Parts: sequence; structure tokens; C-alpha cells
Amino acid sequence: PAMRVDVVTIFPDYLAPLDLSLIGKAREDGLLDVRVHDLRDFTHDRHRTVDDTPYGGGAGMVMKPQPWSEALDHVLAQDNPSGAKPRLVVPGPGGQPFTQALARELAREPWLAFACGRYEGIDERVYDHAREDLGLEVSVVSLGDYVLNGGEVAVLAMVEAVGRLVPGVIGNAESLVEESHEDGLLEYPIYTKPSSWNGREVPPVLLSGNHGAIAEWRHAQRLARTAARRPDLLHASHATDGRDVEISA
Ligand SMILES: NC(=O)c1ccno1
Repeated sequence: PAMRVDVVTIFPDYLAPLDLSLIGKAREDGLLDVRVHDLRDFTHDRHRTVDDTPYGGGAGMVMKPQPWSEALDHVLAQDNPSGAKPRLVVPGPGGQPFTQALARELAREPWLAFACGRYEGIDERVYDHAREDLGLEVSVVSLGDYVLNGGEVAVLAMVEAVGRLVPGVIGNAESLVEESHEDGLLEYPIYTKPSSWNGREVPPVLLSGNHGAIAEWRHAQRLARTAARRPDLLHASHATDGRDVEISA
């Protein structure tokens, strides 16, 4: 069965890229069932109001709870005779880090729902309502320590990172293996034809046909790159053999 992905947003057009390329093909192939909902469809006033001023003062506006409550009810009711529950993911800078491990975890879920906040965020009672009244698991998830104007860009990134892990979405499962962060090391440098370009040569070991030496060289490059760019990812388990390795910046 397809993984179902619902997205609630006040900017549905922002999610249009999900119709393109891999994710678009996965939708055609019935591997992903992506539905985008406009939060304003769940308002009832002439101005289709979704926000208001914050209690306690402060700058900016807060997303009102009622439209979100009705939008979530609609998502849960749509094509869901069994009354199954989606896992609700709310992108936000105050969330847990989005990592490849979390992407793998989310890729195992049969149904994900994403709530795109805008303005200063969503009234906190929506989270409580979702957890306590709707019985949903709610995860606030951050792409990184920076602030976007809303959750839509984060949802595009998360749906791509998760969607590509769904079996069948990526044709060649091989390409999912030696990727950065799959086993905690960054990827090795890669090259293609011509072997000599602009006075620059492809490392000879890669042309040697000696697969053992090639694998060793690649692992050494991954260790060195990780040490240089992401020392925070290096663990004792990545024992190096102490030889220095020349790496590109
Ligand atoms: N850092 C984030 O993931 C984010 C989402 C919305 N605003 O910031």
C-alpha cells in the first residue's frame, strides 16, 4: 500500500515541487499518496482568517486553533474508514533535529501528516488537542538551527528525504547505500570521464581495477573528510589507521 502523506498549509502552491521528478513519479506509481490541504478552507469568515494577535503581547501573529482543529478532523476523516491515525510532524526551529535516522524512522510510517506553521507559530492548544483528543503522536522537527518563514520549505525537504527511502521510489537501491550519514561518515570524492580534464587527473587508484585498494582509498577519504568537515560525527568506532590522507577541501 502507498505511504500516505497529508500536508496542511496556507500556501498549497509552495508544495507544487512534490509533483515533480522522483516524488512525482512515486505518486504516479502509487507508492506515495500525497494530499495538500489549504488551511483557509477550514475558516468560515469572509477574510478566511487563520491568525490573530498573541495573548501576553509580543510581536507577530499566532495561528488560531479552530482552523487547525477542523483541518486535522478533515485529514483524519478523508478516505480513512478504519480510523487509522497518522503521525503528525510539525516543522519548527524548536524541534528535534531532522536526521537521516529520523528520516528512516518516518519512512516506516504508513501515514504522515505535516502541519506547516506560519507567522510566530501555532496556538499551543492545537498540539495538546492533537495528542490528547485526537490521539496522535506529534513530533516537532527542525531542519537546523535557523528560522524559516514557515514550515513549507521544511516539509519539501522532509518529504524528499523520507520519500526516497520508501521501497521502490528510488530505482537503484544501491544508490541508497554509501550515502552521507547512512553510516555516520561523509561520502568520498567521486569522478567520471574524462580521466584527465583541465590538467587535473582522476586519482590513479580509481583506474587500477584493484577493488580492494579502491575500497580502502574510499574509506580513508570518508574518514578524512568527516574529520575535516564534521568532527562531531566521528566516533571511536571509526578507528583510523593513522596514515595521513590528502583530501580536497
Ligand atoms: N528550522 C526549521 O526547520 C524551521 C521550520 C520552520 N522554521 O524553521
